[in-house]
Amino acid sequence: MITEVRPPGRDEMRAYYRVLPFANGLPQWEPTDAAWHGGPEPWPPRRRPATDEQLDEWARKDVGGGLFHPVAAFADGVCVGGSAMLSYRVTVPGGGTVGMGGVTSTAVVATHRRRGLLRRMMRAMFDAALERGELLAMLSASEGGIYGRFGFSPATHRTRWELARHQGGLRPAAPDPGSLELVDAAGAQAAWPIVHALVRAGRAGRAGELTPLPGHWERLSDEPNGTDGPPRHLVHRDRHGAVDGAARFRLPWSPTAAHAGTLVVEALEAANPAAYRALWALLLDFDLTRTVVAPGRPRDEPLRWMLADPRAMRVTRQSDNLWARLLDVPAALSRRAYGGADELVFGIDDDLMCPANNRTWLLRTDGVETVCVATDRAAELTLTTPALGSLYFGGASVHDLAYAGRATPHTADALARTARLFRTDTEPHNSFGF
Ligand SMILES: CC(=O)SCCNC(=O)CCNC(=O)[C@H](O)C(C)(C)COP(=O)(O)OP(=O)(O)OC[C@H]1O[C@@H](n2cnc3c(N)ncnc32)[C@H](O)[C@@H]1OP(=O)(O)O
Repeated sequence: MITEVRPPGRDEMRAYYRVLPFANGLPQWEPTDAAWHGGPEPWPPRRRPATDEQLDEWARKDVGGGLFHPVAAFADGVCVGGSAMLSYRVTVPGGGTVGMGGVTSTAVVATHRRRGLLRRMMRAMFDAALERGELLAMLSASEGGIYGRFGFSPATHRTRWELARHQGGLRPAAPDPGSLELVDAAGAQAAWPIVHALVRAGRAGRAGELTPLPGHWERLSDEPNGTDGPPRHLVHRDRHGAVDGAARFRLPWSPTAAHAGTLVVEALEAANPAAYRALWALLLDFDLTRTVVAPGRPRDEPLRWMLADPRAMRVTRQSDNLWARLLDVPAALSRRAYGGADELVFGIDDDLMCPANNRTWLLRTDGVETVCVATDRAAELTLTTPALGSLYFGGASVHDLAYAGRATPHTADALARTARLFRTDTEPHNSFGF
């Protein structure tokens, strides 16, 4: 059997999409994902295999913008595997952005699995991303056991919480000087890009947030989704009328009395505490509801500290969200900000996919300006490639990683200094994925 890994040609796109679970009606997400969902509908929704017309439409939309980079695996000329990278920019600690290749839509047909085709596609995508100047790769993992071997490790997380309406009272605060408005999809499409840009820039920039691809916000609609009902769009403006917050929520219809009166908050972002509080105040006390469910929230939700009863917010699930791996270690590390001035010498020796990273590196920073260069000095600690992916966005403890054998200190203060440099006060978070 002759196997080949390369980008599919335009005339091969139908065959390429056909191998992907979302196109052929197979299960496509972690089986327990229904646990995130607030409504009574089974989740993920059932899908039929896509028609040829749909596949052609996807190809027309995906290919051509220059941001979608598919790769396919062929066996004796037949497409048996596919994956793709999307060119994003992702916010890093300090508020800068770096080019990132987002791995998505990955599958190898059942008859050709465990022969190294994914590994070859991954290597081809890493090489192409480096050529495009993308310094890291990220993905959301269908199963937790697959991607560590390629250097990926959890970098952002998501939390699902629930709150009973009668317990959702907020601590007293000054009246909101701004205003709230329920808008239609067109209003939401105008507001969200503003809010998202403000959030990415605010509080020194929320690490982990992605730059939306063209057409991203146009997908906001007023269309109902089965018994989940239509999305409702809420916009907050400051005292001068400038948009500074937005939320999207649903009021799913329920066939059972137990689930009736649930309000599901699909998205909520605000550029300042007043807008954040005003949006939540309305959603936590919505007439004719009993429970608020928020499925994709940051681990460090400030709302907890605004509640009169902080225990009222019941976390029902936490999970990794985006996984990261650095493709170009020195370039990626010199783009983020750090928690102080220091010099740290660390080694990497396990990167089989990007071997240029296997060096001893000197990271020298004044907290904002940073250089990272190869050095002959002795390493103060050794990091595994996945550990560096988790540390990069500031949301992981290097002490925990050392405890788990993923970071090895060689000097007494190496872990404490690494923690001071890398850890951020605000948790990295991405409000949408890919
Ligand atoms: C980012 C995303 O797109 S997430 C979506 C991922 N896709 C899916 O889950 C769809 C269903 N699964 C599949 O299509 C395939 O099993 C894939 C794509 C996950 C793996 O493709 P394969 O060609 O079998 O992988 P490949 O043979 O290159 O395996 C490389 C290594 O990963 C391991 N591996 C592959 N899949 C899995 C898995 N599901 N669980 C644990 N280990 C795995 C292999 O054992 C191998 O390990 P080794 O290098 O230590 O020998």
